[in-house]
Amino acid sequence: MNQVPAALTIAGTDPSGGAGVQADLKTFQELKTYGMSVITSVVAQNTTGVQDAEHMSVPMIKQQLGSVISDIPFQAFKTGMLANIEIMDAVAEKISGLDIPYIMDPVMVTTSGHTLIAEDSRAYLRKNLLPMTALVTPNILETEVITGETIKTPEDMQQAAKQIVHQFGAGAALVKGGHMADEAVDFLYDGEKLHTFSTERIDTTNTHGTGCTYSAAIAAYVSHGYKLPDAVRKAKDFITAAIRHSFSVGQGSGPTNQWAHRIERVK
Ligand SMILES: Nc1ncnc2c1ncn2[C@@H]1O[C@H](COP(=O)(O)OP(=O)(O)O)[C@@H](O)[C@H]1O
Ligand SMILES: Cc1ncc(COP(=O)(O)OP(=O)(O)O)c(N)n1
Repeated sequence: MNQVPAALTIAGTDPSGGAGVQADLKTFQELKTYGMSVITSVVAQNTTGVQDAEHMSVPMIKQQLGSVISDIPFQAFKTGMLANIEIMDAVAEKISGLDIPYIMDPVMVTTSGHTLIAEDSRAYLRKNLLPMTALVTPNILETEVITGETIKTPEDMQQAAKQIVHQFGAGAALVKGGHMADEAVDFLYDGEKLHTFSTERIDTTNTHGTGCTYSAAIAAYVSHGYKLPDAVRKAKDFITAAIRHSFSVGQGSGPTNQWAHRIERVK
């Protein structure tokens, strides 16, 4: 039998191909993971920002999840844009019995400044979804929302990663420093150890979809059987190459390049 590692993304769309489900599926494919997707919202967006969004109905989201879960085994799944409490609740219900690593990209606000989730659903995410995760991957702003603390320094990031695990019950927390001023340093706290993943900052504005691609790469490596610190280390190499060879397409912040790992021979 031809058994292939498989992963599922539960997220919103990006018709311009840089973020959301489209970025996730490209990443899965590049990393030799069979990719599946459940659409939560259809978003009209491009490199310049978000123009509109329509959310899928709760029954349709549950039905999509049921269709995939009842048919095809997968070894990791991630969530991206979960726009409101009703959608979060539907996803929570359908994934609650799964014994499969859950990687959450707690998408809240895009780089271009558009809010992708309802204000009142942040507390729901923190209380009900975080404890289900194997890993959550907040950027600085999302870390501030989750913890209620201001993040200014690498020490603040490290402290927040620990707080997200110990106080809010996430399996592990990867606090991403893409929006800090200096090097691109991320901290992973897995409940026991703090791991640091650091690269030089690449001078580019083409960072549309970095968080989506990074969390999808982590899910892909987990689906191949890598343990968290190794999966994150490999995904960090993948996203760094993808940013370094990003595409200057569109009139705004261009997308990352999911096949850059081939150029840089990231294994
Ligand atoms: N200019 C950059 N140069 C190198 N790495 C970057 C750059 N911007 C972001 N990253 C990295 O990309 C990943 C995504 O982080 P971040 O941009 O903070 O997330 P998000 O897209 O969710 O806002 C992280 O590993 C971060 O360190
Ligand atoms: C549908 C959808 N989901 C998530 C995002 C946010 O993507 P992210 O990787 O955080 O990068 P930016 O787009 O914020 O640069 C999105 N835009 N759309």
